[in-house]
Amino acid sequence: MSAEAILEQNQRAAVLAIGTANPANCVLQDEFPDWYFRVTRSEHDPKLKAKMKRICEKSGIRKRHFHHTEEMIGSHPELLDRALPSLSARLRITADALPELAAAAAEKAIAEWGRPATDITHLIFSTNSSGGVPGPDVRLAALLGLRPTMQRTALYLHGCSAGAAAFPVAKDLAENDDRARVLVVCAEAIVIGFGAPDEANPNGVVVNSLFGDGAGAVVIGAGPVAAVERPIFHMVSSSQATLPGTEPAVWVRLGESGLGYIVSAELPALVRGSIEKCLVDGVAPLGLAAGARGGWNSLFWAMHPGGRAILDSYEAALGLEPGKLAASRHVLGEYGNMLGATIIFVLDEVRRRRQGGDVGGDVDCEWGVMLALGPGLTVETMVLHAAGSRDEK
Ligand SMILES: CC(C)(COP(=O)(O)OP(=O)(O)OC[C@H]1O[C@@H](n2cnc3c(N)ncnc32)[C@H](O)[C@@H]1OP(=O)(O)O)[C@@H](O)C(=O)NCCC(=O)NCCSC(=O)CC(=O)O
Repeated sequence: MSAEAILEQNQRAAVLAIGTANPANCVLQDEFPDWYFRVTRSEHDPKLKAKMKRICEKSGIRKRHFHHTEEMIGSHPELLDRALPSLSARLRITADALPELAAAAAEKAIAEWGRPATDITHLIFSTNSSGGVPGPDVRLAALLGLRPTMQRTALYLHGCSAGAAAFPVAKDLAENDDRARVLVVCAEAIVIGFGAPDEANPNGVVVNSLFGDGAGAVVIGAGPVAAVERPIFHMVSSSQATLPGTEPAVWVRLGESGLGYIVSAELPALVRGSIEKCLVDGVAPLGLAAGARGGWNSLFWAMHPGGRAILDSYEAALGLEPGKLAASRHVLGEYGNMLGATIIFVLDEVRRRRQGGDVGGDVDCEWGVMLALGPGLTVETMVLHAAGSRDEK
């Protein structure tokens, strides 16, 4: 069925509101190696610090926000010594941090949505930074004043696709009942995996140079919208592909010393070699693939910015014109890679640029693709249609 035909159907879910939030503590990327090596008391290791400086310079990141501060790390020596168990301490810290951060983003989304928080029927909370039940979602629901009869779903440890993985779940819930209004919230506090540099694990230097904290929230609903509701993006179809044999490329694991996150140096090349086929499989049945309707450049893109080199790989593999990934590069620059929360920041930035008319041609693209990679290697894709860009004008 073509994308248009799907869109014509009643009950198509749409993003109705978006909110984002970050912790106040902000570290400029060009000051980060000094900050990190001081905070982790690792000044004795100039070689690794020089490597981190090289990575930070090439990261495309200007600043990042963190819940953890120098004082907090100073009062938790177990976070720096991998020989000491630290998971409980990390989970206690994030148990306090995540609901507040998530609520800050969700309150903005609910305010934009325009209906009372008690009209939310479902909450999907997704994070890599927690592991308990009852989890941060329960406190988040209380902070927001959601109904106790509202349905909660928690997703844990989906890596950088933690946000994108929640969208198809919300879409299905919304399309199953046109009265459903699903609040999706993704929040991350990377103190869950923060640690001192380790010569034996140069990947840790990369992860510590890229990841940051943030929360994103969206309200999703289908069917007839209330007078105050304003659809932003219609969610046309979703697809997920797991690339065979790529399990070692990205993995996330909770252990005694917190969250371990490995990203292979091969990842940018792997993305370059495989992404177009995944996209063709995911969107070609809708008639949106390269070659149709002007190719990949005729779409707008909301790519999760896993790292500068990942975005470069998308551009190279798909032949994207410079500027097509401007929203993703902007979010990477201002906040770093906030794991699952990032994709919601990118959607917000795509929306902002479309409304401001400053996207270098993307305003004219009514169809778009949201995409993020997660451990697996899993490619999460969602075809979007910008509300108001066609017969709704
Ligand atoms: C880290 C970078 C900014 C570095 O930039 P460049 O590649 O241009 O620079 P470069 O080749 O000179 O590399 C700088 C130094 O970093 C090292 N280096 C690079 N990638 C590494 C990795 N994954 N593990 C360990 N070391 C690594 C290089 O060997 C080099 O060391 P030396 O200087 O000693 O020789 C970039 O490679 C990047 O953006 N990589 C992608 C990061 C990533 O995988 N993110 C995805 C997370 S998962 C995710 O978020 C999913 C998703 O994307 O959707």
